[in-house]
Amino acid sequence: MTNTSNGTPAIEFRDVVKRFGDNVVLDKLNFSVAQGDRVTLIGPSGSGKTTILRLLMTLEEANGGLILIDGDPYTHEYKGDKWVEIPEKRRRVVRNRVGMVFQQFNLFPNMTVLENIIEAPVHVLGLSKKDATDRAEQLLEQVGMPDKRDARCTQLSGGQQQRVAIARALAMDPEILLLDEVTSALDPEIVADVLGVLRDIARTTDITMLLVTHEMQFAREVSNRVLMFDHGQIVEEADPETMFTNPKHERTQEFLKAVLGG
Ligand SMILES: Nc1ncnc2c1ncn2[C@@H]1O[C@H](COP(=O)(O)OP(=O)(O)OP(=O)(O)O)[C@@H](O)[C@H]1O
Repeated sequence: MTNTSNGTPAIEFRDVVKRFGDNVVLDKLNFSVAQGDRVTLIGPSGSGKTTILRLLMTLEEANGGLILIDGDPYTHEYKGDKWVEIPEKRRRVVRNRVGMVFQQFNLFPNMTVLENIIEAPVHVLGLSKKDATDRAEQLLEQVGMPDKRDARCTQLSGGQQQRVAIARALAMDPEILLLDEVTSALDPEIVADVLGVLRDIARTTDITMLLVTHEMQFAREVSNRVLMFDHGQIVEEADPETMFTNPKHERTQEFLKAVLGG
């Protein structure tokens, strides 16, 4: 899907509140991601990075504020001064513009690679099986696994499963791709393969990307903007080069020292 660069952010959080019981994870969070931007979220464990991605996938519900995709309210909207839920049918239309790749791949283990990739395009988007299969084959080529079409996911290595998960997310033709620690569960020697695939996607498409990663090299190569989170708030934002070599905020300096060592 082609992003239309009309100045409307691809993603916008307005005063978003998220609580788990008494734990206020996001307290009126505001930020936006421009169309085609590649933004990395960094910050200490528990600062709310994954929660942001899960809110965008509607895997969690916000307790207040607005989340907008291309200017459309996503899960709730204000009617007068009332904060009301958006009906499921309207929500789904917006939801289909967003794809996510998870740390633990989340593939259907009993399906083949091809079945995993075409499942949502056929059942959610209503594509014909033939069209979905043609597209899946192109994507398998793109992620470097053209020969694994009929393999069961349980027969694949972690790196291969993650590449299938990336192909599956792209098969929905998302405008926005969310990547949550996609290399954390992988052995170090195969991390480079997965990063290579994502670097290629970043280079050859205009998909808006929002990623959470502890791989600073990856953040540097793929993203053009880094947001440092602490306690559910953005404490600093900069381009990767500036953020990683010359962080201004004390919390960023401490965090990067802990992550990068030295
Ligand atoms: N389903 C849940 N139920 C209760 N608390 C939750 C739930 N999900 C997240 N939390 C809490 O919300 C806070 C933010 O968690 P989140 O996973 O977003 O942080 P994070 O910045 O992604 O951390 P990490 O880098 O460790 O993945 C944490 O205090 C966490 O314990």
